[in-house]
Amino acid sequence: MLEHEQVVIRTGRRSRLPVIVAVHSTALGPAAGGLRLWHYRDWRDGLDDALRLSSAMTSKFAVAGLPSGGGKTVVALPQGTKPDAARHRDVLHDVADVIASLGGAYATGPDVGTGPDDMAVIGEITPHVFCRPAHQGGSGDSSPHTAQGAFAALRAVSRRLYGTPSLAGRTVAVAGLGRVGAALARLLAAEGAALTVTDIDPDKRTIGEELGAVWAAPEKILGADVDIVVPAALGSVLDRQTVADLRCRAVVGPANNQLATPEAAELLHERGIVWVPDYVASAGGVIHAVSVELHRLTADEARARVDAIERTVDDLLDTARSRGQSPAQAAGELARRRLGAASGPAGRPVAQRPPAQEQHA
Ligand SMILES: NC(=O)c1ccc[n+]([C@@H]2O[C@H](COP(=O)([O-])OP(=O)(O)OC[C@H]3O[C@@H](n4cnc5c(N)ncnc54)[C@H](O)[C@@H]3O)[C@@H](O)[C@H]2O)c1
Ligand SMILES: CC(C)[C@H](N)C(=O)O
Repeated sequence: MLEHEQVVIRTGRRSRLPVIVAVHSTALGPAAGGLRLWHYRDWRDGLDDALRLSSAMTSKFAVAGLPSGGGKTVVALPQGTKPDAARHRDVLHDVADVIASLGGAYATGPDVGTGPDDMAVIGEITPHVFCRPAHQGGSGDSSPHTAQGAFAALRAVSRRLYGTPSLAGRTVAVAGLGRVGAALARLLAAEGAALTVTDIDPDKRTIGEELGAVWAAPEKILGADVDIVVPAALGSVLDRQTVADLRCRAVVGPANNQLATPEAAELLHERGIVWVPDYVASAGGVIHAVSVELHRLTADEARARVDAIERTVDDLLDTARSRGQSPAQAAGELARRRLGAASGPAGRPVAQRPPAQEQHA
């Protein structure tokens, strides 16, 4: 059964590419979620991605205690193609048309393949967009804040496993050195972690060299002999086989939708490997954007909210342990409880309701 409120699939009139906007839930407020511009074997794979990613955004906002709902946009690029600048602009305007037609039920932001400048182009057609550059009234690039939030989650896990939040001296494998992965790797290196890194883009080797990191082949990184693995690329990387091959004590990272199937979370738990649900560890970017753009918080206040992910993960791990659950079960219950408690009409303005970084029961 379709659990989404609405899914729009439209062939862009300019680009002729499939634009997929999935609004999973507006129970907590108007939906928000990024625009992914990525290659797919078939556009239906992009649809699957949009359905799963938008559902994760609902959980992300619920656990973060923010009054927004979950949505996502995917534009499925055919394999082996790269739009030139004019076509890229056409794609963004096609996306903007679909978002405008939703009348405020959903706003988009950056994700894989898009950034603040792309949001500015979407903003030429619809105001329902966040993370435009600061000089254009937006909160700017979300990726440093996503990295900061994932770093906060890593501190909580480190405290749990090693008795200290410091990552100094920990061996950490970072899979994916895009905008978020590179920023997170830099935070970890600055803290004194020993890094192993990878990316499918060989140009990213220079980042590894700059950080004194060991470079691993992309297909080997999950099985690296390290303390913590940090997924920071695309999703569906954790399945029965990759979980069996893990040699780390924790998997914590900003990549969305890390589980290939939900059972992978329980397999991790059975192996005694701490997995922080991606929708918890990756929330820093949207927490920052919503805090600055909707709640008009200062930079310091927004930063404090992002850093509060450390406390959220502390509480989640405590709750899971006391109930004999996996962190995934505990986070899922928390999200469902907050969604169930939402009583107002869908679509109410986010800014009218203050966020509550409430603690776990
Ligand atoms: N940008 C944000 O603020 C934000 C917020 C929350 C979650 N996320 C998630 O974080 C992840 C990274 O996002 P980003 O904004 O850094 O995207 P990005 O496009 O800047 O980077 C993605 C990187 O992953 C690499 N990659 C792709 N497949 C790979 C593989 N199999 N092995 C190794 N590297 C691979 C790409 O070459 C690229 O360098 C995504 O899952 C995204 O949904 C991003
Ligand atoms: C910036 C935000 C929408 C981000 N892409 C996320 O998944 O949380």
